Amino acid sequence: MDKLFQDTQEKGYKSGFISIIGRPNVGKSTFLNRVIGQKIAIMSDKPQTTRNKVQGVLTQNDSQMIFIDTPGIHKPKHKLGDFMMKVATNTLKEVDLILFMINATEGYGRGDEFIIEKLQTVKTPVFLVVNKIDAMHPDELLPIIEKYQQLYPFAAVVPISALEGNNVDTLLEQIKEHLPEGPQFYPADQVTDHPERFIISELVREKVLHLTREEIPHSVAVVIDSIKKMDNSDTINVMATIVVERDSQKGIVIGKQGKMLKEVGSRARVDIENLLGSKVFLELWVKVQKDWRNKASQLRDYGFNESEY
Ligand SMILES: Nc1nc2c(ncn2[C@@H]2O[C@H](COP(=O)(O)OP(=O)(O)OP(=O)(O)O)[C@@H](O)[C@H]2O)c(=O)[nH]1
Repeated sequence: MDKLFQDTQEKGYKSGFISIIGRPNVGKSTFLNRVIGQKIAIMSDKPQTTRNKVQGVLTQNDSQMIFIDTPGIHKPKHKLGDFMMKVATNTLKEVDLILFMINATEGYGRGDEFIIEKLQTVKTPVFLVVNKIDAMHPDELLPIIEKYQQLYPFAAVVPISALEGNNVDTLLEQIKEHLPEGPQFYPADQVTDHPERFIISELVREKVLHLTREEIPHSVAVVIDSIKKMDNSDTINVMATIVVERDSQKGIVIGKQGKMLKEVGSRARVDIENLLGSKVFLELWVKVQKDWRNKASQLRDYGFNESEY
């Protein structure tokens, strides 16, 4: 159970979820392939039954960046249900950082307008990543950046060429600076993950936050330890650990005679069964891991305006 956390006790380890958004063809996949390398895989061919896809995980000595896709935010022309739109916007609120990627060789368009409108409702820091700078004259860059900066207070603006690699390392450094201190969520050799794993952890986390209201901070983490089909049955066994910061919080999450944990489990199980389309046996554990949040994320919880740093 402690496996995923064993390397992350030392201070200063940074980790977090990064959503890459942008119009089609701006170069999101090219960027990810460059960052994560050839091993990256398309993880699910299920059309948007899931809310987020982990697209790639970059593990370094001092950090882990988990890049996720936010379905629903890229395709403003499609008729999106309220639900998908809400899910997409909620995801943007929950990640640690948003990369809004644009194509420097194209002008500002309707798709960008749609995305910027959604960004107005989130407090998560947003980087403007201006891609394809190799395909333009440097003099053309500044007016584009200025145009976007008038529309949104970006936490950073980073011009790159995902294709040729220019400035990609600088972008990664800046991302790292903006991530909170946190655990290594995935094993170091894992570059991708089944989207279900992330969704399941989010479903459990949602129930914890919902049922405990203000008593448990939003940065509670849920780690999925295993998802296995049980022998000789259609039931899927899911083991997950809820990570809190203090013993008192552990008490709250477990509840009197385990009542709270049981309620979290039974509510989460229903959702997970819907997600996976089969019967689920859910085993939950609670673990205290002191102070894995750093100051930045605590400030965020108290409403610090992140566009200012
Ligand atoms: N010149 C140039 N072309 C690039 C760069 N990055 C991506 N491209 C090209 O732009 C096209 C689209 O790139 P993708 O990475 O597929 O874009 P995407 O945003 O993932 O596209 P969707 O999956 O449709 O959202 C491809 O032909 C890439 O080769 C870049 O930095 N410079």
